[in-house]
Amino acid sequence: EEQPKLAGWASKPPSARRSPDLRQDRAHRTRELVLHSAAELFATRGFHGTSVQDVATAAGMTKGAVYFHFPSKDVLALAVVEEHYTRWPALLEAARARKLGPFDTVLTMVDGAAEAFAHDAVVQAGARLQIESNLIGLPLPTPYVGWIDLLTALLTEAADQGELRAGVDPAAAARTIVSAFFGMQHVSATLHQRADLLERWQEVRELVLLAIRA
Ligand SMILES: CCC[C@@H]1OCC(CO)=C1C(=O)O
Repeated sequence: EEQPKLAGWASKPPSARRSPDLRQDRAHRTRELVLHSAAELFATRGFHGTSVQDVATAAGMTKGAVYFHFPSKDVLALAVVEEHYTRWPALLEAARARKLGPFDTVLTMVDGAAEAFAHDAVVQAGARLQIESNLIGLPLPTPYVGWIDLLTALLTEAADQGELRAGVDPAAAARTIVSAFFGMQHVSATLHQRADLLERWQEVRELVLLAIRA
């Protein structure tokens, strides 16, 4: 079913949904293969350092096959960024399915984001392409607002339920968590290729998130 629409977060584009038609299903699988091959390259070499030929070679396809799904490198980069945004509603649904309280939902969401940054090339590529957005000839979704809006809503619920330390402003806490998390993953990526990301996340989790819990 439709992923929940969250501010700034794309749900799976219709073309990315599986189809009963075998021919369409094959096209879907090819599209996914190109997308993931591109994500691996964008994540490690960046937009400028990746060519459509590189993506075709990594996917074991011709350049023409790639262009069939994505008419330009810009369109491919935008598709990778949009695909990475679909990861977050899935995390939220998983947290909601566990019927967690609002503060524990925040913890579960950001724990999931840390795992994604550590292991998911599509998320790693999405983050890098947003930073390199000036190189991309298409407008990208506005970054960070989806997370800030969601965490503001959840932390407001947490405050209403007495789960937040007195005097903590939910919106300020949401902005601080997103900034601290994104900065943490960027420092880990720059210094250690994200090898220490989950340990660094535990420090941010303790010093920023647990520090504002009632
Ligand atoms: C706190 C995760 C922030 C999230 O992860 C990568 C990225 C791309 O800019 C994001 C965004 O724009 O929301």
